[in-house]
Amino acid sequence: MLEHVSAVQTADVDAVLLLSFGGPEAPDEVRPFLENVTRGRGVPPERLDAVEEHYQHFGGVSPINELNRRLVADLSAALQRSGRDLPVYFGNRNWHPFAEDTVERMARDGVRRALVFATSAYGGYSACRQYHEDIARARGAATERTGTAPDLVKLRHFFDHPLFVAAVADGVRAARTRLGGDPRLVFTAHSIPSSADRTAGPPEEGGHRYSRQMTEAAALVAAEVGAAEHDLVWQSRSGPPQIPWLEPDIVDHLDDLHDRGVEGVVVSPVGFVSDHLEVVWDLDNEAAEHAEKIGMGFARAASAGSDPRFVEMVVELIGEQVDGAPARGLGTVPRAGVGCNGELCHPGCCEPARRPATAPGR
Ligand SMILES: CC1=C(CCC(=O)O)c2cc3nc(cc4[nH]c(cc5[nH]c(cc1n2)c(C)c5CCC(=O)O)c(CCC(=O)O)c4C)C(CCC(=O)O)=C3C
Ligand SMILES: [Fe+2]
Repeated sequence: MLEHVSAVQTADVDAVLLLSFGGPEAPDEVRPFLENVTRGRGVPPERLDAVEEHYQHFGGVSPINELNRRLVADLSAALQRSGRDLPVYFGNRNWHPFAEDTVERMARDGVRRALVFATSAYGGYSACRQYHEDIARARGAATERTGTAPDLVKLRHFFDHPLFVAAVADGVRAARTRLGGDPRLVFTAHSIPSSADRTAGPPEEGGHRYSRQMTEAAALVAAEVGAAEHDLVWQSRSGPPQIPWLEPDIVDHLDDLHDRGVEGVVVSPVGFVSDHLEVVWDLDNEAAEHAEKIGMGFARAASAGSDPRFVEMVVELIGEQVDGAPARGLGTVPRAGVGCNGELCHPGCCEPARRPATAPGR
């Protein structure tokens, strides 16, 4: 499925916005950051306490902002090399620099129309629709403060882009070499509520676009590295235990593989674009520790963002909108995600999970 807002509309793009999740960069920023992430989402306080500890383990500093600042620098340089001298701005959903402040600055700098690269390869509420909501909210804030806001066109999903697949595959190959032997290949992605997966994608498509895109990305990478078998499992589940989320969890899956006689695993976080906290804690710490406990070899593959082809891919996605260059993709599950000023790709797509009712007495 090719998606262009319209080459005419986007030919006069004058900036790029890197839009991401955000993360704390000091111990006293962790709690307010977590409160921003989970506001109104029914995440139990015990879960927040546990996650706060994961962040404090790293001195309260998530790697995500630094990784994104590097991406901004690399993308600026790559755009310049490709003959498109566009300024690259950086804004987040949950922490400084907030998208609201960045879009205000873009408005004051005279930016009229920008392309938005959101740091998720997939569809679904958290991975796509919520970034459209961020765009709408940030434009609203900028308009309130300056009287104007740039048009913001979100770029598409890229889970099956050949450069994304190649970058993830190289991470897998390197991890296999480090570990040696014949490890089993296991892919992970952020778990989401099962109800959110059911509503992912346009309603008439039957839902599950998040897990279907993920399944396809994992299969494409496995084929690229010549793995005969692989698994896709989930990590970092949140939310109260009585609400079903995508399963199995990576740690339970390691036990299962152990019972089946598997002696070593390479774990590739194909659901994420960079080695941020959920990767360096939930995989490098929790899952790796569990593997050690059960005597299983473990190597974590680098995510796509650490490969130079990732930046080249972003340059290509920009070219699709500016020049109408063809959209490259290896898969068959629809890739969507394009929208202007927060407008959804498709009416009614990726409805958020229903939030648990507010506790009595509040
Ligand atoms: C699909 C998906 C992605 C991938 C797409 C994308 O990248 O956008 C993603 C990325 C990330 N998630 C992140 C962090 C967190 N996610 C949380 C909570 C949640 N994530 C969810 C989903 C996703 N999350 C959901 C359904 C919740 C429950 C609350 C809700 O319904 O919204 C919580 C709350 C505490 C907890 O873990 O329970 C935290 C701290 C970080 C930053 C890491 C860093 O700081 O380096 C990143 C990149
Ligand atoms: Fe998350």
